[in-house]
Amino acid sequence: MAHKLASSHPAWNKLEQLYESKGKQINLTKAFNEDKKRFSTYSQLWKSEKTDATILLDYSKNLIDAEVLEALVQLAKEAKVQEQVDAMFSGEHINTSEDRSVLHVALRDLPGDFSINEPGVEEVKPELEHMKSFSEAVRSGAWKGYTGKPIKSIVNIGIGGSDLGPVMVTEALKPYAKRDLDAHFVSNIDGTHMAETLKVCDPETTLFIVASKTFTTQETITNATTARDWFLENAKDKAHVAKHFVALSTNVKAATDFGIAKENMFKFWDWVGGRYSLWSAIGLSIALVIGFDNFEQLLHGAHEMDLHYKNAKLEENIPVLLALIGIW
Ligand SMILES: O=P(O)(O)OC[C@H]1O[C@](O)(CO)[C@@H](O)[C@@H]1O
Repeated sequence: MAHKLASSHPAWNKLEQLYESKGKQINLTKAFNEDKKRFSTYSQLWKSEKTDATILLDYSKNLIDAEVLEALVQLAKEAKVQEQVDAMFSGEHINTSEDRSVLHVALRDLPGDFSINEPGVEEVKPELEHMKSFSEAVRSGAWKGYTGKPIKSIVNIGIGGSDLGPVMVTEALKPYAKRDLDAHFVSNIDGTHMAETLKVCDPETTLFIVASKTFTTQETITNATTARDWFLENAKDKAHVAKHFVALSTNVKAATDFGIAKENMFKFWDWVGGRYSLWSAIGLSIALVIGFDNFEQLLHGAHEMDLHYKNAKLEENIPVLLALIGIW
């Protein structure tokens, strides 16, 4: 599907005119005083059909009015947003720069609502099973380090999408965390980040998670090599690496060359873009910290929002409204 600049659509000109004629003067105090229903008009309560979860989207405090909102929705129509959404869910290569599908929605479609026909989608559930058995073994203490002790610290080594998503989710869901399992995230190429982390870790009880879609990212491979050298200084025998290093990657060969055992690899697919990868094997650190059952709940919640995004009309579509207001 050909992409056009948003500014090439007639609704863009309309929005520019609206901004000049009144948009830049919209005053929120005045708007609320003049319209007692402003909050209810420009807010939406989303309710889960599966749980008691709700999300209140309050966009009444943005500098918009009915005419601006109508023009924004018109822009979405002219840009064929709905068609693009459908194209994404059907596996079309909407990532035109890499000529790939964009199917993070397949990672959380556990009920199989979307019938996505793309190689790799059938591997999502077996990979989740792998994450489940591994994370439960580590959390329960059944997974032992090279001297027979259970794991006490995990260190996720990754950068960009292979770091930020898990950092954000483990931070946000801290109340669900296993408190006797310390989680560290090392992303910085500055050696201090890894050096300071290793100071508080014990090689006998630390698990390193090398998270890299490509397994070629300089920062990550440098940090992973530092971690492996530190580990081997203590453990001596390379055979022990299998108990302390796992890889999350699409590049099985590079992870094997690094020395990671096949059974310690958690794979994902080229249709998982870096910045959305927390829903894939990249989320292993999340499952370790909050438990696999909670990780699965996270996937279910995201899937419900995917259903809303796919099916709600543009005027009531929470992600679409947020994106449009972001443009304004
Ligand atoms: O997971 P990888 O391949 O190590 O890449 C890490 C990050 O680097 C980038 O490729 C560029 O910043 C991101 O897209 C990605 O999240």
